[in-house]
Amino acid sequence: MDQSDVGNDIEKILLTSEDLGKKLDEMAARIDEDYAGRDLLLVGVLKGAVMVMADLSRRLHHPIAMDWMAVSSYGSGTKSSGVVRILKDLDTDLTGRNVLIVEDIIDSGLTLSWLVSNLRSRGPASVEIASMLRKPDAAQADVEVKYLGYDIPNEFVVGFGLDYAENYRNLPFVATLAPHVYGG
Ligand SMILES: O=P(O)(O)OC[C@H]1O[C@H](OP(=O)(O)OP(=O)(O)O)[C@H](O)[C@@H]1O
Ligand SMILES: Nc1nc2[nH]cnc2c(=O)[nH]1
Repeated sequence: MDQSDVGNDIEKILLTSEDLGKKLDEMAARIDEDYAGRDLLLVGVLKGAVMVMADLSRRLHHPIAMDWMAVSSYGSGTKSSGVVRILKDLDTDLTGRNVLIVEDIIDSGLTLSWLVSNLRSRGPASVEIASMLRKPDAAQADVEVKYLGYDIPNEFVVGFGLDYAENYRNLPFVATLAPHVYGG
């Protein structure tokens, strides 16, 4: 893709880099406080959570371990298939660990509700969720998120790790795309 075209592809910026940074500061402060004196393993969900993981973990003063999983319920389009597949599993034994799942977005909630029960079955001391975004109007499964950035409208968004057909993940803000991107 020609990067000079990206500006034309953006319809509306929902959250600026400053908005995201402010929430990351708040989340990191709460996590530092809540996990004081306790072991903490951050589990990032590839690929979308890369930006949240990088920016959140660098704000933490708490010593952490980090691992990654790739699970997917999305193809190249914009709708959840509801079928979750493990594309890459953790390298870490979760027995007795305090796990904090780091995500970019909770949309239908199907991915995280599946992931939480999958990780809980591995004998951790605790499993909690930190997600930068959530779409309350899209919920199809109950997901208890302990650290949340922003609730957003039920629109497909890109940026800050979120892609459309693998593009736009590197945008430093969260935005909707112009209809022409989808061939509209
Ligand atoms: O709440 P849900 O409707 O299940 O949607 C949320 C999931 O969708 C996105 O991942 P995606 O499957 O697009 O993969 P990616 O992170 O590699 O882009 C996002 O990172 C979440 O994991
Ligand atoms: N890029 C992107 N991926 C998602 N996965 C679940 N919801 C979304 C969304 O709004 N945008």
